[in-house]
Amino acid sequence: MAEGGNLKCIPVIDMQEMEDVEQYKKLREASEEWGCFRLVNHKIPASLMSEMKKVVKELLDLPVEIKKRNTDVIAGSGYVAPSNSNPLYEALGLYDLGSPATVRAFCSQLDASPQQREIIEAYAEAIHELGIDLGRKLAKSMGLVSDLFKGWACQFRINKYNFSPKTVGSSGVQIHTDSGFLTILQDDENVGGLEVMDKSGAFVAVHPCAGTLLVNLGDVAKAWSNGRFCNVKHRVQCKEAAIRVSIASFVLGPKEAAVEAPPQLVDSQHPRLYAPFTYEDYRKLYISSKFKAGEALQHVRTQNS
Ligand SMILES: O=C(O)CCC(=O)C(=O)O
Ligand SMILES: [Fe+2]
Repeated sequence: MAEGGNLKCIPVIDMQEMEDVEQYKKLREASEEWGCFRLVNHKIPASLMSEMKKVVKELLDLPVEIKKRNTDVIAGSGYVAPSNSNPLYEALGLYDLGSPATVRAFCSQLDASPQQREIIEAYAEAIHELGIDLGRKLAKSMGLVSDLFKGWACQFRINKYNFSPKTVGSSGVQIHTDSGFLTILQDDENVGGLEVMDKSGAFVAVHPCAGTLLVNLGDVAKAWSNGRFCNVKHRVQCKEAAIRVSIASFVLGPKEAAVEAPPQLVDSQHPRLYAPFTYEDYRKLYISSKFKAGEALQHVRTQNS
């Protein structure tokens, strides 16, 4: 498939200009056309981002016996060792980052030092706050007043790609959509490799941009918006011989309530496309499906779609 490279650019959303109606229009367009945007001028300090990056690198460098203590809290939320299908990829995970108790438990499992804990806790709090703010803004972009993400489950995944001269050209993570509503990604500030698919089906390289964050919308966003938001397909390819580390913070879905499009987004021209479902049930479907590029959503479609 063709690569857009620099010809096509991921939309940029400036968090400091969100008083402006035009910016909400831009946010909605980015969410509908791409399902992905670069977030600039957000409130997470650059120093906290780089400190967190240093801490997660230290955790990923721990001996494998210790990393294995990071067990699943919900399916797939814990340590992922390199495997036959993804030999270059390894990850640690934390569910639920909105809960101080589970953040502490994650730190204890990995023998984090008091200083590392402080940084992880500060980052979790800052990302959580940013997530809530984004939820409100995305709802507003659709003409709704809602604290959309309040009380929702959130998860960290810290990803390491063991890229070397021999692996250039191979896959780091296969094409997929994220299962939840959105992902706030602190991508590697130096090493590229992430590619998102545009509406024409072409992969577009996401170039590193230190200090900024990348937001990807997932399957829950598509269902909640009654099919308007794009659940962006993406993958990571090895482009250069350097270790790549990224921090993905997923805003997944409500802990108990069903995911469903609000009535304002459903009318005779836009009949309801997805039956209400809980995130927990959807996650099981997503994990058990062989293909993870949005196909699991087929199982929750109504006859209107
Ligand atoms: O490492 C990246 O840049 C992307 C990771 C990703 O897609 C994921 O964790 O779902
Ligand atoms: Fe992803």
